[in-house]
Amino acid sequence: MDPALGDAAPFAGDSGAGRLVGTTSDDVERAAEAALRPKRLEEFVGQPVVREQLSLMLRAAVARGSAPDHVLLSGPPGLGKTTLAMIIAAEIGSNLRITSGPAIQHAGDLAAVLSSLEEGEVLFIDEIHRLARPAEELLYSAMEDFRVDIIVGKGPGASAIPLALPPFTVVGATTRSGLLPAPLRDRFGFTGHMDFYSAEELEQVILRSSSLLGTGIGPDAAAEIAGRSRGTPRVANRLLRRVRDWAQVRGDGTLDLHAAQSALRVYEVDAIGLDRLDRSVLTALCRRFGGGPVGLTTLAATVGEESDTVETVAEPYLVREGLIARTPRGRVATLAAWEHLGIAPPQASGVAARQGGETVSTRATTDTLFDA
Ligand SMILES: Nc1ncnc2c1ncn2[C@@H]1O[C@H](COP(=O)(O)OP(=O)(O)OP(=O)(O)O)[C@@H](O)[C@H]1O
Repeated sequence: MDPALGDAAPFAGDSGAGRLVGTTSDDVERAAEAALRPKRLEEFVGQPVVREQLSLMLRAAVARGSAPDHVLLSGPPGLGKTTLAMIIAAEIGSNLRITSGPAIQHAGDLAAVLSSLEEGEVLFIDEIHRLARPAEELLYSAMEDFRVDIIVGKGPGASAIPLALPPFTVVGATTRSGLLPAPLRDRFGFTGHMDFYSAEELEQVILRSSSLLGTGIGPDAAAEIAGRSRGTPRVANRLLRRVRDWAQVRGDGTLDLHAAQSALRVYEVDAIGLDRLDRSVLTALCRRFGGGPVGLTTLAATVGEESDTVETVAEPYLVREGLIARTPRGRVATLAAWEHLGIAPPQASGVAARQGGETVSTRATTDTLFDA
């Protein structure tokens, strides 16, 4: 467990953890990340809109001496939601309690957490969209009225004992805000949408992290790593650590452009941040299915992965980079995908592709797999 997370409940749903450019992290990674987390809002790089909005809200709450409104942070993994939750607690000088949706199986689990909160504490609920329904309903009254009804007994003889809670602030994090029921979403006074970081912002993250790690880094090496970091600080920090390893073992310890390029070649992270899984999905889509459309299940089986892994780990970045498109009939490779792989698209090879028959007949087969 990450000591910086205190009594954090275990995090679930880390598909893709351990993958160099994966955006989720495991326990070992979390320990490494803890040292690099910005502690205050002014150290937090990027997300200028969310930062300014939060700063205003927190300063006003501190000035009034009251708990800030509940905060919902939404956005893909690794963009700094947990970090911001920690910063919120630090900015208001309060304690942070951490749990997650999957860790709360029953309403009673949540009631136990809520009833142990002290006045003004911040309760961080990661993956809040995965809370069990009864727990979610209990959270409604806790967030709105600072009260929970503890149900005693079962059946007709059951009774509800109201329990008053001290004012506190929920910070919810979700990678799937669309899955959050409206009554829950409405109880947050502030919602911050986290966006992918620009290359310049990631360079700043890398420069800051390398100085915390005690290793200097050349600006061109920082730019090289930033360009391959999928708009995600977690990936940037992870690639930085691998470049540092390379420099230590195979180089002279200097984190320069040569070290960055060599390390990322060893770890098979290409010029736009794709790794082996991303490339095998793209290659299967183009070579085996003539660019699609092909259903997710078929595509995943072809690359020997679970559909869920392809959908949540590889696909978001491939879609974002405009390499594949999701259509109602399945996944389709864009022109950029063919260009990235360095192979000619069927239109360009035209007659040959059609005369070969393979592309056409493959399309006919996959057209029937509408599992997009
Ligand atoms: N704005 C930022 N500036 C500097 N470092 C950052 C920033 N955002 C995130 N990081 C770094 O990236 C790592 C991942 O951040 P964090 O754990 O907060 O992401 P997350 O959005 O909560 O991810 P998940 O949804 O998987 O829990 C941390 O080590 C943190 O130091």
